[in-house]
Amino acid sequence: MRLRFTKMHGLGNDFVVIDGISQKVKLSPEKIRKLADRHFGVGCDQVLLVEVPNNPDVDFCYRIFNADGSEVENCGNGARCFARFVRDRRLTGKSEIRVQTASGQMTLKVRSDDQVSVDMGVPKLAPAEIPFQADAEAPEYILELEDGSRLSIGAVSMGNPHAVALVDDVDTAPVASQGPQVEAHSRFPQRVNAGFMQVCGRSEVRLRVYERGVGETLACGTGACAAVVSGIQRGLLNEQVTVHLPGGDLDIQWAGPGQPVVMTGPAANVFHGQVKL
Ligand SMILES: N[C@H](CCC[C@H](N)C(=O)O)C(=O)O
Repeated sequence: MRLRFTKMHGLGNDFVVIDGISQKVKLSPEKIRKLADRHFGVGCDQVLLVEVPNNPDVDFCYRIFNADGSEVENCGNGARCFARFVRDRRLTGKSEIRVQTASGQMTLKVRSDDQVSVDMGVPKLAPAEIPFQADAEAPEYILELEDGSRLSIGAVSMGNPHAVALVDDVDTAPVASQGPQVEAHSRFPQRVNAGFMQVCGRSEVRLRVYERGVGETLACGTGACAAVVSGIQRGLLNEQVTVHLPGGDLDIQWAGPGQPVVMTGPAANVFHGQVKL
């Protein structure tokens, strides 16, 4: 099968974006892994597949696959790149786009300054909805890791699951050693994205994320949202926060429980290509 694709990134979190509307696409986990492979394929953190929606209330459906082939519920940087993709490919002329993902519906706004603003929906904090094994909902939980260390984390779902640990300095945070242990922790039955957040002030944090199904990425949109939600729940942050990720900055706003998280940031095209799968 020959596939046309566009390589894109949101702050260095990179994607192979495929128009599944004008081309017939059948993607298996092993085809996804091949596409995402940085030596034997095109190379990306996630593959995004744009499809015709089966719901009249939305303009598009888009599916998200991690580099390991797993399909996931939500992707923040991917949502911004999706919005730029469907406009650049003239699949829509709208600047406000409603899209269906596996975790629900989102509204994306492509702004005149080329930034994309995404209503990421209402975060879920109840353990059963994350999912995370805990007796009751709390702003912090203690996670016993395999190496014997104990990590205090916040647990948040942005449609996809996130654990958020506080660190003094992200540059020296044990992302490589603790990230995989958190990602695969038995208390997260669907695994989890592991964020390491340094609070710089009530409106500014630094964040690194070891992503479920990928490893550490240069940026994680849902991870930035989850980190701000957890920071606010822990009483450390205001409603509007600048999140400094290794690949760049996101603006995150959350007015509190029951309210949606709004994420604003860039989306970039890199190149168009074709690949034989
Ligand atoms: N690795 C994530 C999916 C991609 C999220 C990230 N790339 C973002 O920008 O939100 C997961 O397994 O839930």
